[in-house]
Amino acid sequence: MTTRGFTVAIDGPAASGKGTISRAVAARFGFAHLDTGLLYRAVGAKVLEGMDPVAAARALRPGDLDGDALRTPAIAQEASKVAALPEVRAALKDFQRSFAARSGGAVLDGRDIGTVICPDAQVKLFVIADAVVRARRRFAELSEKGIETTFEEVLADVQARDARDMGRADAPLRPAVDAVTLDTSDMDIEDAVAAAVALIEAKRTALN
Ligand SMILES: Nc1ncnc2c1ncn2[C@@H]1O[C@H](COP(=O)(O)OP(=O)(O)OP(=O)(O)O)[C@@H](O)[C@H]1O
Ligand SMILES: Nc1ccn([C@@H]2O[C@H](COP(=O)(O)O)[C@@H](O)[C@H]2O)c(=O)n1
Repeated sequence: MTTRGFTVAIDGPAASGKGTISRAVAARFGFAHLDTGLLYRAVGAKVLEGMDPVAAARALRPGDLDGDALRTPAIAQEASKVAALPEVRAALKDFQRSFAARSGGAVLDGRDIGTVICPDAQVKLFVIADAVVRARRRFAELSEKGIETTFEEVLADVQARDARDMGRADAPLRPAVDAVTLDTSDMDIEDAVAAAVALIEAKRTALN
């Protein structure tokens, strides 16, 4: 069974579980994984330090993608603001497409992977969950990390980002026409990952 050029695109709103599913799927199939949200978060972080967003996107290096440092609510909000700028999105496109084209298979998660970055991906998943459920999960995660916030703030952050991501003109958040939607509101992580794995297995079998 070949995985050369096999791409899995996983999109969805904030804190829907895209990253969790993507990491598990990548480990299960031996695919490389790119969390494309980190690119926008890294640009957002540079803007909060005073840099111009387009210059920051053009100057971005893999060493800037320090996941843990970038996972703060303030950086998430700034990321969704810079993500609405077409020049920022254009500057980040080639890197994502090169990553997707690597041999051995790749899984990319984000907002526009199935629609813009990898429209030919073999598997497209659109992961959703009720906003209150997502905020509860994210609040628990942030609390565990010692980041001080409230459930209400996290819910407002999730809703504001969703509205910005769905409402922008360039590459808005929406499912690709050929994406399979996975609602994880009533699923635990194990079930959500199992559903994604089953979908990928079925597609790989059909292609071989
Ligand atoms: N099915 C699930 N059941 C319970 N908790 C989950 C589930 N899926 C994900 N989580 C938890 O919810 C939180 C958000 O998940 P994750 O980081 O994977 O979302 P995301 O869509 O990648 O978020 P973001 O868009 O902000 O990068 C994490 O703490 C994760 O462990
Ligand atoms: N393909 C993508 C990925 C992310 N964004 C924007 O970045 C913000 C942060 O992303 P997370 O996945 O880390 O939450 C997100 O709110 C989007 O605005 C994007 O536009 N396209």
